[in-house]
Amino acid sequence: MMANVSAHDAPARPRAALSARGLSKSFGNFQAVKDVDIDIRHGRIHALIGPNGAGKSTVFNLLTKFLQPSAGKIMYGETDITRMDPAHVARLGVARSFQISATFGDMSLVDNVCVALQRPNGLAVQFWRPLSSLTRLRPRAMDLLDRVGLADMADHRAADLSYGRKRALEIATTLALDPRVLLLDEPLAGMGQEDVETMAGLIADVARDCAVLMVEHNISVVADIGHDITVLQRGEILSQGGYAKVSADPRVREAYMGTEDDD
Ligand SMILES: Nc1ncnc2c1ncn2[C@@H]1O[C@H](COP(=O)(O)OP(=O)(O)OP(=O)(O)O)[C@@H](O)[C@H]1O
Repeated sequence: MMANVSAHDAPARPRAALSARGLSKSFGNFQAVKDVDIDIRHGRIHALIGPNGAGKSTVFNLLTKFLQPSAGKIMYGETDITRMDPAHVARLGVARSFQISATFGDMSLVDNVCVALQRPNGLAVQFWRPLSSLTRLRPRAMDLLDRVGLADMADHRAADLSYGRKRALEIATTLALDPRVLLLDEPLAGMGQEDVETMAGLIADVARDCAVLMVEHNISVVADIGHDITVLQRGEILSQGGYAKVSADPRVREAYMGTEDDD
């Protein structure tokens, strides 16, 4: 029987591209993440927020398999990835943003993206391939640079970029993996207001063709571009839903402000 879903509702609740159930992680006797359920959906930005030490990075690392869960299940579409290694998961289409240190400062922007395009799984660079063999990748690399607003700087050295532009380059190198799920760990950290706005626009654009999870402290950006929000506190889900719902939740207000009555 067909479900009674309107045309408007259908794209708003696509099936989860990446989901976890009962996700838990202990370090020795300390339980850093407890029983987390999360669904990251195609075409939507899922923001993972919470006070310092809430467990956001641990969840991020569990979902990308850089950490093994103590309990729970992680599904990538119909595939159980709970016990897969990070390289395998990356090959399937789950990409995490790379740190700036992973870009090659002496190389041009376009060569950085070409190198990313020939990575088999986003984790290893094949240094034995001569740079000249990357030339055929240049048109695709230019498209990616254009997408992140860096096409006019394609031949500049990566090391000469401003901080905000390095992060945009990092997004281009991550998009080179053609991910179906993109996980971003504090993509706006350390940026000035102008770069924050550019990057927020870029993330919103990227999310039109994939599922995005971002760990983020900048609540006004989360309010602007986040479709689904999970608030963690002491490793557990405190609240989950759209911004209007979670921001009105007295427990969230208390966690962030120390008192329910503050504005
Ligand atoms: N490898 C580890 N060994 C022991 N404890 C850890 C380890 N990694 C994280 N923790 C602890 O787990 C808890 C959650 O840490 P996590 O880094 O996930 O929090 P977070 O929400 O990302 O914090 P922040 O916003 O400060 O980055 C913290 O109490 C932290 O000290």
